[in-house]
Amino acid sequence: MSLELRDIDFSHPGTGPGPGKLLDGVHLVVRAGEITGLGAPSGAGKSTLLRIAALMKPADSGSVLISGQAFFPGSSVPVAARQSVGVVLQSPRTSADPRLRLDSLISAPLAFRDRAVRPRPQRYAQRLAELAELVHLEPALLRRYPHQVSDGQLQRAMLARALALEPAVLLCDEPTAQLDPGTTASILGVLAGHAAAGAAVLVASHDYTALASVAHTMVELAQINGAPKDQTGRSRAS
Ligand SMILES: Nc1ncnc2c1ncn2[C@@H]1O[C@H](COP(=O)(O)OP(=O)(O)OP(=O)(O)O)[C@@H](O)[C@H]1O
Repeated sequence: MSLELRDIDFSHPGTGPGPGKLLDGVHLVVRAGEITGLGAPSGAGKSTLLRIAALMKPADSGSVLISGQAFFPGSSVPVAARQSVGVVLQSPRTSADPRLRLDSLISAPLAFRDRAVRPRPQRYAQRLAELAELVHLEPALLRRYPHQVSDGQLQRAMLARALALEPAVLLCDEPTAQLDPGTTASILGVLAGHAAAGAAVLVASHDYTALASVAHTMVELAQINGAPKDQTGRSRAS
C-alpha cells in the first residue's frame, strides 16, 4: 500500500483563496515499506495536511490515493479504507476520549472492526498486551484514564491505538514531541518496524535530526505567503 497526495489545495474557511491559502498544489508520495519524514515551519499546515491525508478533512481540490484508490473532496470513504489508515494526532489530550480508560481507547478500533456495541478490553487482552509492550507502556497504566497519565504516556497509547489494526498507512503528527530521547528512539524504532512490515508511514515532526535517523525520505512543507507551496525531497541523511 502506498499513499499519494496529488495537487492538494486548502484554505481554512474565511482565510482564502489568495494570500490566505494554506496548501497550494501539494504533492506527496509515501511508498509502502518506507517512512517519509515531513518537516515544516510552525503554522505551515502539516497537521492540516495529515488530516487531509487521513481522509478526516476534505481538501478544497486535489486527491488522496490510498493504494491506488482515489478520494476526492466529497467522496464517501468506505469503512475498509478508513480502517487501512492509522492516525496519531498532534495533541493526545484533545484526541483521546477522557471518559475511556487507556485499555478501552486502544481496543476501540478492534471493537469497531468487530461491530461491538462498546469496547470490551478484556476480549482483546492478548492484543492489548502486545500493543502496550510495543509502545513501552506499563500494563498497569492501561487501567487508568487519560487524566491519570502523562502526555507522553497518552501519546504512546494513541500510537498503540493507531497500530491496533496493523494499518497499511500510518500517519503520525509529532509522535515523539512529549518524549525523552531514549523513548523517542524506541518509538521511532516502532515506526520503522511498522514500515519494514510493508506499511507506508508519514511522520511530521519538528525534530528533524531524530526523524532523519529513521526516514527513507525527508520532505519539507515550505511556509507560503501567497506563493506556491512545494514539496521538496531530500535524500536520507547517511
Ligand atoms: N479552523 C481554522 N480556521 C482558520 N485558520 C486555522 C484553523 N485551524 C488552523 N488554522 C491555521 O492554519 C495554519 C496551519 O495550521 P496547522 O495546525 O496545520 O499548522 P502546523 O503546521 O501543524 O503547525 P504546528 O507545527 O505549529 O503544529 C495555522 O496558521 C493555523 O493558525
